[in-house]
Amino acid sequence: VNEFYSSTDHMTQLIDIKREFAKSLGEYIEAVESQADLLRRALSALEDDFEDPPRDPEKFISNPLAAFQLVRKLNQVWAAVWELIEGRRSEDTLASLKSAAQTLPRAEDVDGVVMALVRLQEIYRLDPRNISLFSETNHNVTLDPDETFHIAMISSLNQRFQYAVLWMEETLRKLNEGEEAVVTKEEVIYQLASFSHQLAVIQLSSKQKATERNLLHPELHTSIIESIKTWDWTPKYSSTDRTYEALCTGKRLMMTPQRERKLVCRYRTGRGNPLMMFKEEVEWDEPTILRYHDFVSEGEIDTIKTLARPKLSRAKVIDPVSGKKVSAASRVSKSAWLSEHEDPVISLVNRRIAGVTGLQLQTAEELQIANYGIGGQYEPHYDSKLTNDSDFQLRGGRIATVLIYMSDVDIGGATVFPDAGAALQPKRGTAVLWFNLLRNGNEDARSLHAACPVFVGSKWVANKWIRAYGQEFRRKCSTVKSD
Ligand SMILES: O=C(O)CCC(=O)C(=O)O
Ligand SMILES: [Fe+2]
Repeated sequence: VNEFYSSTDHMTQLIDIKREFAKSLGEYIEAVESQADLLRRALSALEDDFEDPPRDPEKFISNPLAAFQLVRKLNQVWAAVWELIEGRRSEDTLASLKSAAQTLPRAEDVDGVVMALVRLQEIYRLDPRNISLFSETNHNVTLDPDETFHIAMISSLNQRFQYAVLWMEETLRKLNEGEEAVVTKEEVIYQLASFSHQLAVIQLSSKQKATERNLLHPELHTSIIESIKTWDWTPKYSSTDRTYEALCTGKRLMMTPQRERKLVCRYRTGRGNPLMMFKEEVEWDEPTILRYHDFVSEGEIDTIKTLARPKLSRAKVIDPVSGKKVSAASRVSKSAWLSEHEDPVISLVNRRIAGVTGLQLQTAEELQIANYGIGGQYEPHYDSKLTNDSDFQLRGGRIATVLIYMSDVDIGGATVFPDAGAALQPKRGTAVLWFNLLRNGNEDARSLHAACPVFVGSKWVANKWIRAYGQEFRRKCSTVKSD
């Protein structure tokens, strides 16, 4: 089954899918209508007869012309009805309609897009009005009250009552302005009251003050407390951590003027290959994060995307409880691995990575390509932690990450380091490099990083994770602090 929302590249297909589906639906309707015409003609032929029922049926039927007419008519009706029952006329069009329907998004996609919207609202502090204002400059999309109602209901099912209330209020506003809708004002007011109530209960019960809780109607309180027990209370990093939000909106934190002076731009030869020249920019000093401009060409980007596209599948995370790979809202993207044997461009990029870092890639992972979805993100994590035990034994930890940006992102999608205060904006063709492990092999706490939700645009990246084994004599470059 296709999942659309986790990759914007995949989402673009929906425009073609919509056109294709409309076409086959139109053909099906045509077939059904021509069938209905046939049936209508048959019916009216029958009714003609009944208009003037013969007074003496036996005499009437003994007239061979009348007999012929009656038999012929009834036979035609039989043929028309039989054709309908067998479905011969619409069979082909129905089959193609069915296969076109296979490609349509499912309810999970609608939920996925709504939850992405909520995530964007959390991080970029948007209420329904702001989001609509934004869309006025971008294709002028406006939602009707039934659509905003749907968003509110899905938000509440996911326990995001704050946003459920905002969207329900927006629905009410639209209805009050006289917009047409299927949903009634009564329903909206009822849901609004229920969401507000649940929000109040959550706020009260999180403070654990019994006296305040008792202010609520006891029966209602017990039933809500019962339902709360089944909720997922895992803290939503994004909504609690202001640093993450600030960084995602493009602010750099903790930077001082003295430190700022160290952030320079220069031409330099590769650490591993002195024949290669790179445009290096020091993006951050503690820890060192370097950016290389014009690291991959437009043509290389096109080739990489074309190779990756058919292989993209939902990126997984390791479930801490079961240890199994699962899809999660903390990582919304599709990814694919590309081996250097697949195309000369991949081995060329790999050689360039070896050339710039001075590290050997024998133990490195293959190039991972990722395309993010709407609101696509990757919550704060350490790359060094993302390997399983046996793999870790074999190649060591992820000593360094090279992240290649293969697109600009209009709004959102920065790579941020909450501990260090750095925010890197994706810039097409550039690559960034940082170390996840210290010289002594321990994890560098400052390497915690995240991919902020993509608000507008399609974000494509390529990751190269370089492993510790084999680097003993190579690490490390002069600009990277020895620590
Ligand atoms: O896409 C980004 O900006 C960062 C991705 C990342 O951290 C990862 O895939 O491990
Ligand atoms: Fe990462």
